[in-house]
Amino acid sequence: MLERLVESLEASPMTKRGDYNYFIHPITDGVPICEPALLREVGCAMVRMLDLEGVDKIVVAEAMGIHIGVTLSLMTDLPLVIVRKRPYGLPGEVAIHQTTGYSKGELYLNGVSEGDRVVIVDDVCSTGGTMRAILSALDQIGAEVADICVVITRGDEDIGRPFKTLVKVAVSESGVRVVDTYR
Ligand SMILES: O=P(O)(O)OC[C@H]1O[C@H](OP(=O)(O)OP(=O)(O)O)[C@H](O)[C@@H]1O
Ligand SMILES: Nc1nc2[nH]cnc2c(=O)[nH]1
Repeated sequence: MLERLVESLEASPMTKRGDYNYFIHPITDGVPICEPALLREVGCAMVRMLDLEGVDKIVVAEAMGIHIGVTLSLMTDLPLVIVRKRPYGLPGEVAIHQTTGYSKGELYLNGVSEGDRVVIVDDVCSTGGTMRAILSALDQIGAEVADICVVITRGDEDIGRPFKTLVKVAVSESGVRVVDTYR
């Protein structure tokens, strides 16, 4: 079921961001090219894994959650909320601080209201910093998180609640090894 994802991940070129071993892959970078069949494979697996009962919106983070969110939105007919790296100053906007393994920045959440039931999807969860920041913003608003699914987990991150992942990888300087696939 996840053959394309597994095969392409294990062929990922590696680079360094400081001390961080960063793999380069179509799903997590849009580079070098994202094949429709890979997106379909990821979208179908996510739709099967996610608990979408009573869900109002899909929440993703800019940038590399967007193509996954669009795929799911088109498959489920659920509206898409993109947590942006740029503020808009609209009423109710929530600013959140994001720390990843190699960067720090601000994220801005618009378009979710108190009582909304959402799912969060993203390309990768590494330190869990991005997911914790989004969960904190949704909590501040009073939205309910029905489920969370990421394509790739690369660490033993703790985001304070259970979440789902399509594959778990071990990353070293020499490359990516898929250690578990969840089907
Ligand atoms: O678990 P974490 O350590 O927080 O890492 C995961 C986050 O890192 C990447 O985003 P990044 O901030 O690099 O931005 P991008 O999507 O624009 O590449 C990725 O898309 C996740 O959102
Ligand atoms: N592309 C990519 N995105 C990431 N986000 C967090 N870790 C990584 C990584 O190793 N590669």
